[in-house]
Amino acid sequence: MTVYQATASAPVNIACIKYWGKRDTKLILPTNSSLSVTLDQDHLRSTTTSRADPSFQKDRLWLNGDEEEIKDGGRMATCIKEMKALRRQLEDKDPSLPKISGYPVHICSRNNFPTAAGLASSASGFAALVASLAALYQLPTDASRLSLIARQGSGSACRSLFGGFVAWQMGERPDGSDSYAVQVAPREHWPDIHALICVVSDDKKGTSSTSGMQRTVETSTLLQHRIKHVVPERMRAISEAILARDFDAFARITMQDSNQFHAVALDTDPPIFYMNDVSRAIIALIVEYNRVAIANGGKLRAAYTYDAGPNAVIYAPKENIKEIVELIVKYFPQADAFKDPFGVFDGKGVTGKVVEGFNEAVAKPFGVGAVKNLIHTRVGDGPRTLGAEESLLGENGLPKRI
Ligand SMILES: Nc1ncnc2c1ncn2[C@@H]1O[C@H](COP(=O)(O)OP(=O)(O)OP(=O)(O)O)[C@@H](O)[C@H]1O
Ligand SMILES: C[C@@](O)(CCOP(=O)(O)OP(=O)(O)O)CC(=O)O
Repeated sequence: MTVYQATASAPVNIACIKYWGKRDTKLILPTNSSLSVTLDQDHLRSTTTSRADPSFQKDRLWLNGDEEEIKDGGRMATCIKEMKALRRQLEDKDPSLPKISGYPVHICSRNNFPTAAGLASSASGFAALVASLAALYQLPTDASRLSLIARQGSGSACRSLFGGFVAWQMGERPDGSDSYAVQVAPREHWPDIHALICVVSDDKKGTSSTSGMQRTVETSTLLQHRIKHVVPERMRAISEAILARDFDAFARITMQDSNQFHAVALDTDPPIFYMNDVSRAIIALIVEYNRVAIANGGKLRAAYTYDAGPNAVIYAPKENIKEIVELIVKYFPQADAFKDPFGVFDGKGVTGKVVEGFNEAVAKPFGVGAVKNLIHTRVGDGPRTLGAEESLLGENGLPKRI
């Protein structure tokens, strides 16, 4: 008997121009456009297997080994329903196709990094879900079309359907049909963009993005200024910077937009604080690192950005990552040795030395564990369809024991 099954993996993305606010909470339509860098799946990814089978009783989902309820009318149910509808359209057009759109599905997914800890697991998770169902249903792979569906799982997920540098165009239509992701440039255009993730906390966070951003929409006057007068120009300018591989402009806009996102969070009633003392100390280090470069006649060498949590993501050209790791480790000693996937330390250990002229008084050193982990990664590709040997479901259609 034919087994209808497919496995796909999808990347995390971290925004440089932040999505924060919905004009339609059911369809997940944003109040502003946003833009992100897709990170390399070789390091951070969600992997999802989907199987359709007439013997299954109902749609079921397992996340990191535990079954999760698929709530009627919820985000997961909506994505599955929309993907089945796309398959049904194909079957209606071509009667020779097997009618699998009516079969219940079993979906099994794993993240190779902490879930719901501000590392954008919902983005890679819903992108992997949509990518695996698209492979199962053999849908034509128009990533923008699929991004319309991933968007309804989690807004930021629509950007994980592409690799490289990705814009989510907010659109205007009430039905959301023009609110989708497009690729600004593939990773090959600017492969030198690397990212250092400073994991400040991998606990579940206090105020979720979903509830936090709605409170901002309801109460912040600053948000109105941001969406009308700031974001449109920044979207244009950062796209131009990416196309010109202008790191100085890219870094300046990225840091400004992170700052403004956290300002609108603070302008919310009651106020929302996502950054903590560790986050602020990392900002001080990057600001000083850039100041020294500029004082020596250079340009910006690194950009920090923070999502709805205290973890820092530092974007920089690859050649600067070694100096940045040295700096972070000096102020935030690590329990474990730095994993050096790109060999920037050439087998030698991290010494924790700072660049000449650096004012060490800009931050105080923290104890071991304040930054729990450092992940060095880079701009990456879009979702990948994987072979049957990567399946997370066993022959019986239940999760394999791992
Ligand atoms: N692999 C996955 N497959 C399906 N859904 C997932 C997957 N990973 C995460 N999710 C969904 O995303 C939720 C976590 O999203 P949440 O926004 O709370 O955290 P986050 O994405 O890690 O942080 P943030 O979006 O603020 O960076 C999970 O509870 C689950 O519903
Ligand atoms: C700060 C952000 O990371 C917010 C992400 O919000 P989500 O996409 O997690 O929110 P929902 O659409 O409600 O699921 C900024 C960004 O990724 O653009």
